[in-house]
Amino acid sequence: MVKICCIGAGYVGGPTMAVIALKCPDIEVVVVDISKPRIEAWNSDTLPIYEPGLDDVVKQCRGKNLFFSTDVEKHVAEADIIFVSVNTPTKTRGLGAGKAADLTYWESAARMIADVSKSDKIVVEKSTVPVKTAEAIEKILTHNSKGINYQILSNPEFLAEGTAIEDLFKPDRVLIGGRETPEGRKAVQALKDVYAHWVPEDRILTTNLWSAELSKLAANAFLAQRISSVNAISALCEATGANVSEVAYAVGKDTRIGPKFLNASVGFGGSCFQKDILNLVYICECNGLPEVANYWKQVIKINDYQKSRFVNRVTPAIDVCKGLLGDKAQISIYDPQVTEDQIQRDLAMNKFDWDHPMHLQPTSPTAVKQVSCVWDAYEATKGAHGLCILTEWDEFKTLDYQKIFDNMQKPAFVFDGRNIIDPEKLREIGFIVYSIGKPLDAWLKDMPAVA
Ligand SMILES: NC(=O)c1ccc[n+]([C@@H]2O[C@H](COP(=O)([O-])OP(=O)(O)OC[C@H]3O[C@@H](n4cnc5c(N)ncnc54)[C@H](O)[C@@H]3O)[C@@H](O)[C@H]2O)c1
Ligand SMILES: O=c1ccn([C@@H]2O[C@H](COP(=O)(O)OP(=O)(O)O[C@H]3O[C@H](CO)[C@@H](O)[C@H](O)[C@H]3O)[C@@H](O)[C@H]2O)c(=O)[nH]1
Repeated sequence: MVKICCIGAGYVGGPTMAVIALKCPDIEVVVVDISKPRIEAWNSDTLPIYEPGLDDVVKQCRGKNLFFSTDVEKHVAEADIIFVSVNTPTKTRGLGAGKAADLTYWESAARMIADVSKSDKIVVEKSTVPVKTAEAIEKILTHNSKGINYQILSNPEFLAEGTAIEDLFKPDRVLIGGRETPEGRKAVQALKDVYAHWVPEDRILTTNLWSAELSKLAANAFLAQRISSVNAISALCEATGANVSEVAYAVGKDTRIGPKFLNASVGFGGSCFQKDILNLVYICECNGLPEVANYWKQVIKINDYQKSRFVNRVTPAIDVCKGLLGDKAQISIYDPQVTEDQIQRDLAMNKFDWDHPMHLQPTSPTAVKQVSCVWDAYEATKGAHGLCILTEWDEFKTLDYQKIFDNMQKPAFVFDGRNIIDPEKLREIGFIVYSIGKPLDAWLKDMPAVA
């Protein structure tokens, strides 16, 4: 029986390994992590992450051919294929701080693999890493290899949060990069055989190592670029009376462009786009390509600009609603999936020293005290001057906005950062509405919306 071990029971490691276990009953899969609470959660009824369909998949294979453990060394030693799916955040200190990927977790995993291995291993880069990382990993692994043969493969993950299981069941493509040697090709084939249990052959792409590593960064840069492009156009829509939804639809109808990922928004968030583009920028700079670095940096700059524009749309109305945190507003937050603890942690988080506008910098602990978290959208909006929609949960589309209006102070403002509500319907109720890239209310038209 082929044995797989995955180091890192996070957003990627957990769901990816659960799906491999489900689709490959002939393979034993063990997911290991240094975090005891994370592993305990994976072994409980309350999994550490929320993804539609994940509970079902885990229930079907946990205890059969899917295991979660903190006994990292034992399972690494026993495995034939080791996936490394540890976090690779932006460096906060040292060379490249604020841009480069922090590979300390990856390096310590590689050193541990080298220490405990007694048989040949295929080591798979699942984490998103800078191009050429495999070379450094190879050096660590083979430094004192005791005659063990290691093959490094790059197999980046393309799943998106919220659709992880669907993406894993039916990936657009699976990408496997390896060394172009007989041993390298054999390792690529071994990993291909795993995915071939459920992914059609023509969707499994094989490339050299560096193409696979770079394709992941490039894919995220292209996706984020589309969002920055439509967001840049949204600013022009507001200035001219064009409607960004109509423009995006018309543009996306061109089959060369395509309709997906053209929703104007308050800017992209998520755990990957910003860090991966910054990483790409840093790699370009290190390779003596400042023009290319600046080109991709602009995608982040437009994203910051879009966030600033939104804040500035809200803050003029702060005569009424007294501003966001920076302007000492009281903020009541409702998110159906995020705990108060997590919200407070995110708000107080130390970000890297990058040239973000002041109000996008992390808030001070005093500002965090101005935030309260509630478990009900109606409660969150009670007595408020303004309502900001910043995430796109379906339930926000079907709230009783009349009830919300009745309980807010007047004039009542809605700032829709995700373009999910019908502005006309809300205006009929009596709200003053700002929707990104849509024709403006008379009230907002004369307000400056500079970044
Ligand atoms: N989250 C996503 O949607 C997504 C999608 C595609 C790719 N990625 C990439 O995948 C990688 C993992 O992301 P994630 O979201 O799963 O991160 P995560 O933070 O959710 O999980 C990483 C896990 O690795 C563990 N870990 C760190 N060092 C370890 C070590 N030495 N030994 C054992 N465990 C260790 C941590 O405790 C943590 O539980 C990142 O490179 C990320 O960029 C993420
Ligand atoms: O038209 C759009 C589409 C998305 N977004 C925003 O962009 C961010 C990212 O969204 P999404 O891509 O759905 O989620 P992620 O989980 O960040 O996934 C991205 O990042 C992952 C980590 O690398 C990749 O694996 C995925 O392919 C890639 O989609 C979110 O803030 C969205 O609101 C927009 O503003 N407009």
